[in-house]
Amino acid sequence: MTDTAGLALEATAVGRRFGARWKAPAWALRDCTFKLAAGRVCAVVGPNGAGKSTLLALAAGLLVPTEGTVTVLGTDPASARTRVGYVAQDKPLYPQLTVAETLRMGADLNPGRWDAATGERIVADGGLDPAARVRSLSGGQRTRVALALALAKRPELLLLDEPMADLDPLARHELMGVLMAQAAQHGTTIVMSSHVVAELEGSCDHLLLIGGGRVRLSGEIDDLLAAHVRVSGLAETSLDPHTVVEARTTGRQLTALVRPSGPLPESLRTSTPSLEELVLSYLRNPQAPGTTPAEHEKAAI
Ligand SMILES: Nc1ncnc2c1ncn2[C@@H]1O[C@H](COP(=O)(O)OP(=O)(O)OP(=O)(O)O)[C@@H](O)[C@H]1O
Repeated sequence: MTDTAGLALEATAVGRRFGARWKAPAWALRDCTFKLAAGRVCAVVGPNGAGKSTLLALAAGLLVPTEGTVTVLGTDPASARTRVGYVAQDKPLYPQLTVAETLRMGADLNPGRWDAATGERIVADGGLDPAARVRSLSGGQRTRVALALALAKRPELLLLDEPMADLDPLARHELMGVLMAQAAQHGTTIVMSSHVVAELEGSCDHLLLIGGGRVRLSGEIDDLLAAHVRVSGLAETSLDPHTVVEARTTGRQLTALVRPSGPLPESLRTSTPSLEELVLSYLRNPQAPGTTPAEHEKAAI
């Protein structure tokens, strides 16, 4: 039996496909294996259609896997639901309710867990009128209400699907600060998908890069950055036997991002990539080999 102690989220050979069987259903996610230790702030990145929302909905218990298992806080996703906060990409709320009624509904649905002060502070910091109807709010203001609901629930695991996408830069900065404070003060595990990699750097400590429905990279960001090197040198320099994620030659000059499997040629100049450089290199090169399921297992310890 797998030891799930200390894990917030674990996926084992998870696959999910959509569509009727007779139409050859397409796999949105396939062979997805990773572990996320409790207390981590995990960035989920990948191109459009990679499977990020599908993965978050599986963890939230809103979808069931076609194959494999998802374990959330040591149990199945449906049983963990009261301990999990989930903000879907389209931030579903009841449009006819006011902001105050929405928060009251959150309190009614989460007896014993609800932190009213947190919910009220988040909406007040955005200057929202508690009497305003949800349908009258802008997209960014609705996001704020959805985050207030999710955070006031005091979840042990917070699943956020592109939470910052429609927020202005100040609101992004402020709400990212609120999320980081939540993680630091309460040990909340946060799993957050985003296309803005630069904003994840410095906030997230774990990376899950999904591409083509599969996990391509999973691990602590510091470890992943340390495992990769940007190199530059003469075009004829051999990069064998190292894993080359991306290589470009301009005239006689070679630049590459590699995952070294030993010492690199001394003639190469080397530097550590930024998180954005690392992610962009993998996104530009969908065939580049990522980390293995065995490495994903080790990365969670
Ligand atoms: N309900 C559904 N019915 C049919 N196909 C679906 C459904 N939900 C997702 N898919 C398909 O599954 C794949 C993964 O979609 P998903 O929404 O998980 O990607 P994503 O990484 O979140 O994309 P984006 O960055 O654009 O939000 C896509 O090919 C999508 O068309």
